[in-house]
Amino acid sequence: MGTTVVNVKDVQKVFGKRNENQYRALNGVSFNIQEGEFVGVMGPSGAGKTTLLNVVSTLDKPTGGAIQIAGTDITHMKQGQLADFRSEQLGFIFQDFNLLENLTVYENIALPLSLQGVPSRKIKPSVQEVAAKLGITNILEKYPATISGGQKQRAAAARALVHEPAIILADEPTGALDSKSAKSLMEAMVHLHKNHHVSIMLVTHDPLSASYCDRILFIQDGELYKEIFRKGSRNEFHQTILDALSEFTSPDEVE
Ligand SMILES: Nc1ncnc2c1ncn2[C@@H]1O[C@H](COP(=O)(O)OP(=O)(O)OP(=O)(O)O)[C@@H](O)[C@H]1O
Repeated sequence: MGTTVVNVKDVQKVFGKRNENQYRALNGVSFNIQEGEFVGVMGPSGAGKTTLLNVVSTLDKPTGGAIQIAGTDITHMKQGQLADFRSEQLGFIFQDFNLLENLTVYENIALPLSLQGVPSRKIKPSVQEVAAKLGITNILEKYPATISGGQKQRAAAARALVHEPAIILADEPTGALDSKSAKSLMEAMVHLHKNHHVSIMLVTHDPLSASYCDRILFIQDGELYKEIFRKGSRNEFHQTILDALSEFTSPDEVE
């Protein structure tokens, strides 16, 4: 076994104040992600997937339990420390890309490094390297409004990766893409994970996107319900995921 990148231990998240209507969105979730692992998180709507991603990504605090990322306990950090930690150790990919429209693709990708105060002569080779990995070297001078959804998402993936974070956290990254662009983004993510040992945690409703992962955690009612590992081909894993989904939810809930 390699190095543990994410260690989630008995994490709880209760929304609402004491004596008010409280909602327990996470109820004792524990798991690890190893360096270079590609882990999917699935489950029915309202199961707690986004809540889990938010507490792992330091955007929200758990109400109980502990989370370590790259050996650092993030559950007891102050806001200022968390902001630094997030910008150095985490990479984010969201459904709606979150690219800044008045910056070029190059400038968007460079942003995490610029924000860290890295000098521009050092930024250039990093941006060019990651752009080459994602096959978007030819669009670096373009603005987001002039490129396709698939290209936007590759640019967002490059931005998530440029500062070599401990882990990439992706929330429905293929949700706004057509099936061809979704496939090419997932293939790019697999390439990064296989050839560059990038660790990824992916929340998705989409069984096809999930089939690119090594392992899927199924969350239901705020608890870890089941865990499955990919053994054979991606097609076989796709089928295993569909079977697992049909076990605990009605088909129209899964989308
Ligand atoms: N800020 C909040 N205050 C109160 N309840 C919340 C809050 N955020 C989420 N919840 C509740 O926690 C539960 C889990 O929500 P979460 O968004 O994590 O689910 P999900 O599995 O990501 O769902 P979906 O697949 O629909 O995005 C839901 O019942 C939701 O209503």
